[in-house]
Amino acid sequence: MIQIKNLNKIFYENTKKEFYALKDINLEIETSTCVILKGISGSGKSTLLSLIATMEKPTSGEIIIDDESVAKLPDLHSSNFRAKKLGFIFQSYNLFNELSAKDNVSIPLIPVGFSQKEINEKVLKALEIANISHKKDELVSNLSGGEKQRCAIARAIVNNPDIILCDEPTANLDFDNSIKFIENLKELKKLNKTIIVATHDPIFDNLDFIDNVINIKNGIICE
Ligand SMILES: Nc1ncnc2c1ncn2[C@@H]1O[C@H](COP(=O)(O)OP(=O)(O)OP(=O)(O)O)[C@@H](O)[C@H]1O
Repeated sequence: MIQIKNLNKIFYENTKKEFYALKDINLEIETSTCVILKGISGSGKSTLLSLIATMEKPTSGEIIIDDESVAKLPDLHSSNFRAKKLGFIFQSYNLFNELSAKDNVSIPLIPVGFSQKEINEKVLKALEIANISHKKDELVSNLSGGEKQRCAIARAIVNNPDIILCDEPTANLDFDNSIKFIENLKELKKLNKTIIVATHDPIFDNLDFIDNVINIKNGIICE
């Protein structure tokens, strides 16, 4: 379970420009649920994801993931925590164009110290789950937008994370590829992943496998 308690993120604290990107956020996200974090541009979605991802530290408040307090982990611990627990999917894919799909997907496994055989097995499995194994040897620069996003899904799940964070994952996809992305999410949910999707794309409205929609406005959760 992800528990967020009295979380604040202030930029330019104690200056004239002081700005609350997140204000007194309290949330509980159950394990193996799929949650939509919905809000217009600038509402604080990416900031909240990056705090849950331990990539940034809050100004105050707590984030507890499976009983571990993670909000203020030292950098080395937070990168280990991310490598073990989290997968990320971004709107801009964040892939290396000059590498093949399978080499991109193998990147999160390299620091972990698996053998080449183990890496190959895990990469192939992730590519299969994301429906992109047929393009495994293709350079990412030659993939379509939808194929790039499926490659990014494979990279996000290759370390078998419990939690998958998606930041505007359909922003660069057309309608058909957005639907395929949603089918992929549904499959990941069946694998008992906890999934948080930050989005303002109405395509995520009223999907049967979504457990909760959290609305955020000006850094505040609105019910
Ligand atoms: N490093 C920073 N320094 C100052 N202000 C920031 C910083 N990061 C984000 N902000 C501000 O915090 C607010 C929330 O930003 P955030 O990126 O979380 O919004 P968002 O809901 O994800 O928007 P989008 O949908 O456009 O990505 C914005 O007003 C943004 O300008």
